[in-house]
Amino acid sequence: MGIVLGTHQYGKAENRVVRIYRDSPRHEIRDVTVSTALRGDFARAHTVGDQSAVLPTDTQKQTAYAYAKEKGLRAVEDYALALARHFVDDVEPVAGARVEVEEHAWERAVVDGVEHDHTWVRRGQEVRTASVTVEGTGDDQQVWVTGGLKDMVILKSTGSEFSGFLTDPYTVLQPTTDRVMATSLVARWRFTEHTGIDWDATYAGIKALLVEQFATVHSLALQQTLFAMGSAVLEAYGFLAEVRLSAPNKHHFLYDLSPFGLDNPGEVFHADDRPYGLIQAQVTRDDAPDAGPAWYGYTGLV
Ligand SMILES: O=c1[nH]c(=O)c2[nH]c(=O)[nH]c2[nH]1
Repeated sequence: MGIVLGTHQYGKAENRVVRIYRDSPRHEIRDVTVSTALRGDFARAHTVGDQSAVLPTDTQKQTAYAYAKEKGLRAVEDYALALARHFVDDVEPVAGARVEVEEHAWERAVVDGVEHDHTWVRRGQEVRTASVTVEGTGDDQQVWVTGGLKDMVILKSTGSEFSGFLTDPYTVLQPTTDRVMATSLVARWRFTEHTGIDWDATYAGIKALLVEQFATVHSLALQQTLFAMGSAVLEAYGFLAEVRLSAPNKHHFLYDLSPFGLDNPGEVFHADDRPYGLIQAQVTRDDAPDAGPAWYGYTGLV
């Protein structure tokens, strides 16, 4: 019997990098969590403890911080592209690099009705995400970019039904034609281009479309809403191949107020945190190019 080493990757996970631009009295801030993973033939580190091809994870961390200064940290996609390319182009044993970024948004504090120059309040909204995978060098170099968001908590208090579903002897759920629908949305999209794209404007536009679809589609199920969201984004942005959506159905159950002699026509709910329905869908252009390693993340091995 032989034992062989299979797929392997290594890197520094969840570096917390905050970049302040302070060239004028009105500062700017970018706050990210960045993870790197290097891919290639690092077998000898695993099998015989030879580190000669291993760029330390500490060096990967230092590079993430240095690049926030040297290359700048504005759009997370540009920052991830610069880092991933550097590892593949400049570090000889590295055949592929994966960089994932999550951005924690701050908004300016408002003091006496005026936006403050250097104080921010953490925006209690979604986290913007991005990933870049680079393989090969020179003319053979291939690049895959995804953008996305997570933790976008959104709720509608009407315009949502769930009825006509399959039943069996264990079904107790009652159909409803008017319910609260709420989720904490995860959406990720795959770019087919990575030059000449206004990353920030694209992000803002996609987020607005996701919110608009959630609000305006009269939903017969969360599944239908997800497909509408993905379709709207693909129709608006020709340079996207696919959108992947994951939506926990954050159930709001009508609370029984009858013991108190009170009626409850859709006014008081118990917001249950678990269990939750988890509805997921991939919405893809039918001529989309193959995803390659675009979705293979830095935690992808286990
Ligand atoms: O939008 C929904 N989709 C489901 O598949 C489902 N299942 C369920 O119990 N409630 C809901 N709601």
